[in-house]
Amino acid sequence: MRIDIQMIGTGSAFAKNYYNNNALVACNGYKLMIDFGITAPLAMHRLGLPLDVIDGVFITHLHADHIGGFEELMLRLRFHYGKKPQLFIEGRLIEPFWEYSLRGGLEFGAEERQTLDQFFDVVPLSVGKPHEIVPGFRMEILPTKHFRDMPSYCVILNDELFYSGDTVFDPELIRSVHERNCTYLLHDCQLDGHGLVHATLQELLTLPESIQQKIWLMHYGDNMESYIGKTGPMKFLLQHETYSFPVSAPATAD
Ligand SMILES: O=c1ccn([C@@H]2O[C@@H]3COP(=O)(O)O[C@H]3[C@H]2O)c(=O)[nH]1
Ligand SMILES: [Zn+2]
Ligand SMILES: [Zn+2]
Repeated sequence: MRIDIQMIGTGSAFAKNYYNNNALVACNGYKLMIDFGITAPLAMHRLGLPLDVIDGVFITHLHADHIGGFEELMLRLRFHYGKKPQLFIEGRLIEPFWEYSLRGGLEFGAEERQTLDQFFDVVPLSVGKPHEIVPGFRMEILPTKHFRDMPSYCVILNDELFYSGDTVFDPELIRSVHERNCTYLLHDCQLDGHGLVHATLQELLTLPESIQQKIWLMHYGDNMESYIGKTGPMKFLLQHETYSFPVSAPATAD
């Protein structure tokens, strides 16, 4: 079987040549959006993808390049398409996501109190508890170290494809997913400067070659092209491209 990933964008938070680093994953007939940032509605439009192709959305963390497109997504899906997708979100993020990031635009002035579950079937996720989205398509989240104590999560799909979300360079995390036989590591990458909240290219280049060969770089800045040929065996994911990753069917969920 395969996991197909279309990169809706591959840019860092403030990149202007690239849309926000968000990805549309297709597996076993289900389409899962990973993050939906400020630029995601425009990127989807440019790709000719109507918002109702999305069956579910997973949120890695609450920075706007990962969630800034939700107001439009929620209003259009509910009132234009009449669709209520699933929302996969770590339990601790649910309240701040609704109360701090969305409620002002989605409830203010409404006659009745609005709640997140009017827009989504909310599926709370927990670290260490893999979740079967549909038969044969499984996700598992792990915490990442991103910005101070802000909760943020990476995701492993079908035990084989690791998607970092946003994280500082965390060799222990990378080695652990390598050792549990993840075949593909999609990793955010800051090409220059200090890696205060992201892994830098220089840091990723210190990993053993056997790990670098599995790494696909994403969430990069506007100067990506000047780094082509300077990433060792690591490859860049390209915006709007679809990548088809062969995977094994996951072991049956318990
Ligand atoms: O201490 C800080 C906190 C944040 N930032 C910027 O804000 C951005 C938020 O989205 P991001 O997590 O993709 O990237 C972050 C950085 O670009 C920073 O440079 N230093
Ligand atoms: Zn980001
Ligand atoms: Zn972030």
